[in-house]
Amino acid sequence: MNVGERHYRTIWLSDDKRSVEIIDQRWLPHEFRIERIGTVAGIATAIRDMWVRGAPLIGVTAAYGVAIQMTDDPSDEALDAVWETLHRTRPTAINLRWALDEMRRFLKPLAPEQRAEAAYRRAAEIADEDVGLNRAIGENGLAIIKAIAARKKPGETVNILTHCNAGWLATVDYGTATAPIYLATEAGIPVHVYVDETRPRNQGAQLTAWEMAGQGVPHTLIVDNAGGHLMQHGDIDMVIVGTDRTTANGDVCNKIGTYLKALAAADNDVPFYVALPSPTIDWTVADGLAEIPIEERSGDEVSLVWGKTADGKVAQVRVSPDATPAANPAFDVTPARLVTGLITERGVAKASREGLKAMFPERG
Ligand SMILES: CSC[C@H]1O[C@H](OP(=O)(O)O)[C@H](O)[C@@H]1O
Repeated sequence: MNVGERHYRTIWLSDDKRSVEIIDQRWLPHEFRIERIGTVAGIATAIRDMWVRGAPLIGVTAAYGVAIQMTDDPSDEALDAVWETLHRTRPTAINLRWALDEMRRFLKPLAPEQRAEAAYRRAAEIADEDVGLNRAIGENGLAIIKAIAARKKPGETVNILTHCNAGWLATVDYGTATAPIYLATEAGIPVHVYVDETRPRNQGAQLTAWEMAGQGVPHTLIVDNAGGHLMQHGDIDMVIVGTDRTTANGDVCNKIGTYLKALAAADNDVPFYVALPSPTIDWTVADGLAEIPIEERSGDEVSLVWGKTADGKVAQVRVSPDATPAANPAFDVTPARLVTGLITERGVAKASREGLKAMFPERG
């Protein structure tokens, strides 16, 4: 998307045609920093420490990590080793495993001397594919927003709640949950977005709010606990979120707090949509609650908060007593029964095994 007058993706190949450059999201919205990464260890750190985050972007970053490894050592052993190194950086987003599996599938049959060039080519294709998938998700989600707008008085605003950041910063471009919002804004449909701050890392307050402001989308930041209240008072027309892993049965694993929004939406008859590209579907898993590994991150992310001080410095402050332990499960699972529809690149699927098989019959 555009940052000021210049178009950016979240990740791109450096001029040296070996390393990649990324937007280091840890510093947004206060500083826009670009980092160049040229080693597998650097790629692993960037994923694990959330310089880059968001399921699709994690996958693309890992794909480039494999390409960097093939430049250093294109052997089968090195290909397996980089798979292991990057796979263990974050356990929940399935796009990471999907991208690593795809790169290994694509490279294994090739002679080692062909692998580096082929790896960069395939990583670039995966990045371009992500952009295309998200555009298509945007078109399919736009139809839902248009239908909601048609039921309101002419010119009345469509109020959308989103949780965490499933925006262009979570992907290569456009985002998943934000793609329909961006297309609706471009189409002149009056939309307004309630942005969940999304504790503890505040991806909403720091990233989604920055995205909305940058793209001129009217938005209001709210605390995570306000969404149910707004739904009870008829202030939310739809919820749209992203996902890190959706099961073959339609269970949705997403940022912690998503489940609570789905419960409030169900209790108030607010449609609850999940936007996802098909690489985010884990066809090997049925029961999300029982089978999806939930990342436990450091309790320091709960106890310490990043912000900008009065003199403009970005700093961390402690919000709890020094000795207070903190738990930090990073994701939760929303059962399919609470999901109105899955907005995929092919259309809106029912959140069920039948619904997904109908949309992706080749996965039967
Ligand atoms: C389009 S995937 C976005 C998804 O990823 C986020 O998690 P994290 O910031 O920890 O990588 C969050 O669950 C978003 O919905």
